[in-house]
Amino acid sequence: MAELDKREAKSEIDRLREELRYHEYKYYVEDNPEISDSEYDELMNRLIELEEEFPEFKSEDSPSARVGGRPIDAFEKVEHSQQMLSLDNAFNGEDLKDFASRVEKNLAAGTEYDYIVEHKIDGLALIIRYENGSLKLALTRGDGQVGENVTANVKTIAAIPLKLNRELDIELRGEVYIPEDRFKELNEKRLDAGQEPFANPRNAAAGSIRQLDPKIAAERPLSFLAYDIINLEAGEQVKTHLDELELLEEAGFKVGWYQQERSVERIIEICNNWIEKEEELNYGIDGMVIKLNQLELREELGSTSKAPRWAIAYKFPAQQKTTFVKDIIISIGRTGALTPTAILEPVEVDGSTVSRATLHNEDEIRRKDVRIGDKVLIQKAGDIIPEVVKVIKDVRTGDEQEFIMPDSCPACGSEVFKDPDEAVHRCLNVGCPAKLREKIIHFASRDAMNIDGLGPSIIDKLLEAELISDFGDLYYLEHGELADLERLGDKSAQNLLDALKRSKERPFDRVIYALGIRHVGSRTASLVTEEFSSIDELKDARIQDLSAINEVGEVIAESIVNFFANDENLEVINKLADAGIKMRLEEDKDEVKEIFSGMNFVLTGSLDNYTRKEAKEIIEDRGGRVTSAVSSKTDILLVGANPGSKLGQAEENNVRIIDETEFENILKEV
Ligand SMILES: NC(=O)c1ccc[n+]([C@@H]2O[C@H](COP(=O)([O-])OP(=O)(O)OC[C@H]3O[C@@H](n4cnc5c(N)ncnc54)[C@H](O)[C@@H]3O)[C@@H](O)[C@H]2O)c1
Ligand SMILES: [Zn+2]
Repeated sequence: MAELDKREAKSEIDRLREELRYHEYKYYVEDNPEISDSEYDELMNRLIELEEEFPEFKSEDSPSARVGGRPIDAFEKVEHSQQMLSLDNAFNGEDLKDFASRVEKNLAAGTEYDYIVEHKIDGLALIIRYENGSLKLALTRGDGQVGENVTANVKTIAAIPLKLNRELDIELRGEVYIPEDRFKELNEKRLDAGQEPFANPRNAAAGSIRQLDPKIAAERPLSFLAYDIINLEAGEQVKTHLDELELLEEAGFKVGWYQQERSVERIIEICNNWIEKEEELNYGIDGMVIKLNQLELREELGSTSKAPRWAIAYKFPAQQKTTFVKDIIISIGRTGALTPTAILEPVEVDGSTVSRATLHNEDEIRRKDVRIGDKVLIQKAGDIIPEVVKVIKDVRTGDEQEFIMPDSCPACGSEVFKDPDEAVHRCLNVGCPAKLREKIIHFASRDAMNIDGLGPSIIDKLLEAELISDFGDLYYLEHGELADLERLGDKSAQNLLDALKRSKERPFDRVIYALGIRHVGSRTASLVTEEFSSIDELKDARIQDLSAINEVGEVIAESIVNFFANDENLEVINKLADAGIKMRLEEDKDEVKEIFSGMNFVLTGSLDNYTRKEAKEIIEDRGGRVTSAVSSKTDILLVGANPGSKLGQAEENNVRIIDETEFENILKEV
């Protein structure tokens, strides 16, 4: 950034402060932000930078020096017994190291201490006061000095005891949140009712707690995790944060996952591990909080006007950003579904550039009211295709254009149909080139036939040159015609032929998956081929036979029967069979004994020698099942390093817990 002179700096600082105040109002008062948290953080960081560089412009009422938002008038305002601060942020490992060395420097040499690492729950802070074990008062943080009295609403939350297990005088702090799955449901309901969806669970929790009518709060799926004790009656032996968490649990609160740790390197590792494992939790986290464990030492460090010096929030990479919709186009899937896709002004989200987001279907576009030209909040979650969370309607100019679903297929021109029971529009033309292309892409994909080097661009060339008209033709391609394809050449042609040859080794269940039968994913394919172990048996299977298979319902069964009733499909299958593709299950599958037959597994943490997927395959090959959540039906929990909350749940449910070594020993025994 170019150096600013004083005047420029002052006006930039003023502009940033004004902008931040505006967004704080939207966020804290209206619970309806116009920019993503990471964009807000960027503005804030820029302001802090400038204020450091030009300390003469520092000010007590700058957003950088203040906590949260002003309480709204609708609620009784109550002064906090102690100032309720925010947390300083770390965005990477370096920031965490800086924090740790500041702590080290400010404590007397040789002082013994360690940290507690916790989840940063994506919700709203609540301060709750109990007298003699009875809930007396619940406040929001407000501006840190004064909070809003939301006791009536808080009493509707089942996870917050009205009476503690012990008759304590205690004031505590925790996070009210909405579980992830319930958050999705809540937003869907709001969209259906023509209301604006919430940008994130935090805004949803805040919007629910700050309802004037407790009935509305009661209907919202709110929950609560406690994480700090603020005041405690004299005589309780609480010296560390660990003691606090234990006391909170004893009193009847849920507390989130936590771990005691001394080394910063290890803490960084723990934090980064949780970025991957976040989806295992039933509460949303937007980072981790690292707190000095020894309460006495916290007092030595003290705090700034905004945040304590003994704690820091490590923020996960942003998953949300705002951008503009440049256009809405239609892409056609292998089942003929027309999927509207938003073409976006490219933005960086979590390290990669996002230029498209799925809009799912026409109903979804109507519900979210997405128009061409709109400013939108988009979100990336794991490997999932980015999606539009909501439209920022306040900034509409009136020039935005509504999207109209075409009534003919953009690829082949045939009429488009919509089943009244379904949200999607479909092109039903069996010869539609767009569908064909997607089918071949699926056929060649990793979990299907895994044909190395056969990507979309080569498939396009093959189709253009009319060398193939279905995926059965792939196995009859000749070296000469391939090498002649635009820019392919001898070597690549040979590589492709080799890859095709290798793909003939794929087992029968993967062949069935590769056929792209609607509703038949890889798991269904393997279930079905266990019962119907050759193509001839499968062809003759009736709906009632198929739906008798566990986990195979009517819809899947019907889809399979319809597939084999179609002559064109049978013709392709014949081509594949003639080319030597496996059309029956091979015996060698039975060589592994079904030692886990009928057993339900849950996995948590990371294993040294297997990926999740590999471990799952090993278990399933041996007759076991892997589910994602611990329940009373779970037989075994396989634990790796840095396990999630499932470990605790398994202990509660008396589930057998094994580690990787034990797992390998069991495999070796047989
Ligand atoms: N999008 C916008 O327009 C906008 C506007 C204002 C603020 N914001 C967001 O809000 C943030 C500032 O909010 P903030 O002051 O609440 O700070 P924060 O979210 O950065 O961190 C402090 C909060 O973390 C929560 N928390 C969760 N788990 C915790 C745990 N285990 N221990 C302690 N605290 C825990 C508490 O509610 C606490 O108040 C900004 O960084 C920004 O991301 C966004
Ligand atoms: Zn078509």
